[in-house]
Amino acid sequence: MADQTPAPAIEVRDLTKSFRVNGRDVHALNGVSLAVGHAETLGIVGESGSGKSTLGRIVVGLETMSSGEILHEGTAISGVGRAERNARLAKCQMIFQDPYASLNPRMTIGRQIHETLRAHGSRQLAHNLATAAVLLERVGLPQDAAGRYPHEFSGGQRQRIAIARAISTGPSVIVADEAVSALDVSIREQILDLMAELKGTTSYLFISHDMAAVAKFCDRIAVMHKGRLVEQGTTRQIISAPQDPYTQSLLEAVPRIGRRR
Ligand SMILES: Nc1ncnc2c1ncn2[C@@H]1O[C@H](COP(=O)(O)OP(=O)(O)OP(=O)(O)O)[C@@H](O)[C@H]1O
Repeated sequence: MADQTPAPAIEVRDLTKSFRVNGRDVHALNGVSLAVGHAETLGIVGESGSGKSTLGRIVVGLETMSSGEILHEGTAISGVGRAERNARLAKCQMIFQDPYASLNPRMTIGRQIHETLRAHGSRQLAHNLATAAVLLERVGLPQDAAGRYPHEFSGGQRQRIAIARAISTGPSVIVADEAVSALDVSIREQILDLMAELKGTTSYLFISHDMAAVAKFCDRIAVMHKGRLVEQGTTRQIISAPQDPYTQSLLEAVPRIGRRR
């Protein structure tokens, strides 16, 4: 009988990435393989420079890989045509640490959501503009937010806008790169709750230095060190019984989490 297990929402196989910096190669990723299931939340942790953002940027198509393979729903994107590749990448969105930097200061919020939809091939303008208002309401902003500009909003509101824009294409995967790190604690909780509401339909790669947020938000955790994946497992396994010394040292640095061990 054929295998009925659904393919992961996203899978990377043996991913490498080198940057040429001042005449020498920086190996940001060294053979990373991982998969994120449907509606699953995978935390990516590791010290600064371990390759987390590079991995996330490659997954959403903002960066090219040096070698390896990326599969969407079991289909290698290297093997499909440009139109299908774009359609598949539209299903992978990213939320950044600094929403202000990722929003255009001279464009209304509604227009930016519309542009995102247009860039991903949606041509129904009137429908898109109506969608913008609905999306903004869904993330807890007033509908008239669509006609306003980024500087009119607080940091937490701007992150809600970034989330509205990210979910506008109906993504199956969201890469959240330090998405709540810059926010005050109470706002951070609200944004995490908002992201959690989308968990049923969306898979997350949740990149963060904040182990407490990762432990709360993620089903599984992957630990990166110097461009390699050193350990991955369920959140419970990683938090309560880390196997790799590097993971242990990361957790030791977070007393509240470390004490649970
Ligand atoms: N565009 C680039 N050009 C050159 N080197 C880069 C570039 N992007 C990343 N790197 C290098 O690749 C390595 C991995 O960087 P990356 O930003 O992926 O790590 P990170 O784990 O996300 O770090 P942080 O937690 O500080 O964001 C680092 O050595 C970094 O300097």
